[in-house]
Amino acid sequence: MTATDRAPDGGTRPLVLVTACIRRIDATTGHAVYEQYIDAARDPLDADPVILPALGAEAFRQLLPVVDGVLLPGSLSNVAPEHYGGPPPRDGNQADPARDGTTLPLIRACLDQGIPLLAICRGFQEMNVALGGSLHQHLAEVPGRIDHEAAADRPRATRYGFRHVVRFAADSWIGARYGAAEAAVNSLHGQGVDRLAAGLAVEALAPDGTVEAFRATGVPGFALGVQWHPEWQAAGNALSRAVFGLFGDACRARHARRLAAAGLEGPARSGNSEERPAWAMS
Ligand SMILES: N[C@@H](CCC(=O)NCCCC(=O)O)C(=O)O
Repeated sequence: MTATDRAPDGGTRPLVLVTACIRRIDATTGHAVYEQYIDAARDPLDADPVILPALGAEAFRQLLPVVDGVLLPGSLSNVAPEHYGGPPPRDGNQADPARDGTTLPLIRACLDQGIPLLAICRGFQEMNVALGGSLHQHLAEVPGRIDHEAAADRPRATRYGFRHVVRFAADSWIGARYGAAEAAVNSLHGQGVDRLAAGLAVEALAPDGTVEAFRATGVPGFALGVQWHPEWQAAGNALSRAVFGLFGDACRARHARRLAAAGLEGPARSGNSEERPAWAMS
């Protein structure tokens, strides 16, 4: 795929890296991404997704100049507590050191280089850790918190059903784009933000005070994280369209700049270009 490949309407789509996890596949392991993230990268994001293997920082360094955004998906595995000074995990913890070794430096590189970033669930937790924050390893055991984890043995459609509301901060990008003070979200996480990293501004909170969304401040580009799963049946959900709409605007803006810098003809696909991107207004 190159930057000049045409989308059906004659424009070109942004290229978006989607980071892989190490997963058991048949009798071996593979670098894999749930299909729902690839689907959402097509609609509503309207990008061309490229799966990034969990091979560490060297594997993505030369790709970053030619991508327009990075999407960090959720996963059943947890960020290793050694990355945030937490106690050793309990027995049964699912780890993915190869993913940690890829996404943590990738997040820092995106923020340094102004590459648009959308971080979902595990990705959201990674973003907090990459910037110096810490996690609760068992959120349901923290006094005053509800259980945010949907039981793994339930059917998928039930697990991804709405579980609680989130309330948007007064200056929230997501709230402004969505056009309401609150929204219902799904919830599939056992861990959660403990210490919020400096440089992250809260976008939304659950009723029990759990941080549900944040954005990076003081960085050259767009970086947003959500603890819920906007990629689930994204095209039909107004909140998901708001989240992917914000990310898409940032990816399309970078895509247009890349094409112009390379002397390539646009038009980059405009998406919601009538509005100035929220990240450009802060
Ligand atoms: N493992 C972490 C992150 C939660 C997360 O990303 N969940 C996605 C689950 C995907 C699925 O089961 O379909 C935590 O537990 O907090």
